Amino acid sequence: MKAGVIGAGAWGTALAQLLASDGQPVALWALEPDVIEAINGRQENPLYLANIPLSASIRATGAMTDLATCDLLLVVSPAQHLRSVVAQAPAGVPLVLCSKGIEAGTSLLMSEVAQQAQPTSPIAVLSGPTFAHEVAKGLPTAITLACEDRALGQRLAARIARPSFRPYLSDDVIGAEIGGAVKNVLAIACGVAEGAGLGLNARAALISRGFAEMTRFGLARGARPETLGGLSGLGDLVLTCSSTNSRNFSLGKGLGEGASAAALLANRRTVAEGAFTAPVLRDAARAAGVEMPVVEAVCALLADVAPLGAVIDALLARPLRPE
Ligand SMILES: NC(=O)c1ccc[n+]([C@@H]2O[C@H](COP(=O)([O-])OP(=O)(O)OC[C@H]3O[C@@H](n4cnc5c(N)ncnc54)[C@H](O)[C@@H]3O)[C@@H](O)[C@H]2O)c1
Ligand SMILES: O=P(O)(O)OC[C@H](O)CO
Repeated sequence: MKAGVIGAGAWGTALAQLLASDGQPVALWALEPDVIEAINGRQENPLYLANIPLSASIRATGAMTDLATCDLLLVVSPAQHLRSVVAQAPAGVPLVLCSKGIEAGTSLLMSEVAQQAQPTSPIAVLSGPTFAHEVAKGLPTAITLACEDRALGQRLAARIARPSFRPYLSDDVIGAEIGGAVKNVLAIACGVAEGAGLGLNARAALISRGFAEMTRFGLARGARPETLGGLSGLGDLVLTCSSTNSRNFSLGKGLGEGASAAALLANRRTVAEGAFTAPVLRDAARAAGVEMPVVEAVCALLADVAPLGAVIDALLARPLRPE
């Protein structure tokens, strides 16, 4: 059977490469005609995953109807476009959601959006510490595969696992999604600390206190603590907060160096999901009565409503409290 991947950005292309690594055919839906042409004609995707020779088993297409014969669809669009691409996908095929974010306007998680867009399709979530280039190169990676239907989850895990790509099964879909969405916002905060030269103590504090925020929000939404402390939560938080290979961390670094969010986000092709998730997450947290001061600080910097120094001072001047 043929696997399908929807979205040929860095992560969709890397996942197509992973699935094709045992020679099985993979259909890869791409938005841009030049991406389709480069993948089919030259086995490369210089726009989104440069310097990675791609498998000849990957066939790119711009027609969703070409995915009708797939028995599995990985959805890898930016979170804000997930609803529209899933609505165009063939109905009834298991959807493995790989996008990390919360939908603006609805505050829905990706599984909730997909459920609305394709009510008959079974849903799973694949999320964890996974830089696309490393997976495409076959470097060792572990990830959470969350699915409420255990038997389907086991089948999907067997289908996706490779010698250097190890999915860990969970039935906590909400928990896996919240970890992936929240860590992007916290990575922006850690990038700010890097760009502003605040030091490694500050980064560790942001990771740790940020994890406390992720946990408070996750528990309020019904996530399980062990999921938040696992690959899709803490694992991905540590990865994304540690490296300029992260687009979210890099965006924060630019903010910390004094650039405006508008300038950093203008005309970019690649997605820094945290910039879209931050205000939605802040509003959802406020509505649920969950305190997320680091997320609030990131929102202030993204909206350019307060100078960097004032935002940092306000975070540090909060009343002392028990850990
Ligand atoms: N890059 C990674 O290492 C990585 C790893 C894990 C998860 N993710 C997640 O995967 C998702 C996709 O990220 P990426 O890194 O593959 O993307 P990317 O930044 O490399 O590329 C942008 C993507 O957005 C698509 N796009 C732009 N406008 C669109 C539209 N109107 N409709 C549909 N698609 C549109 C482009 O075709 C392209 O596929 C994100 O949610 C991201 O958080 C990325
Ligand atoms: O480059 P980022 O910040 O989107 O992070 C990529 C992945 O989500 C890391 O797991």
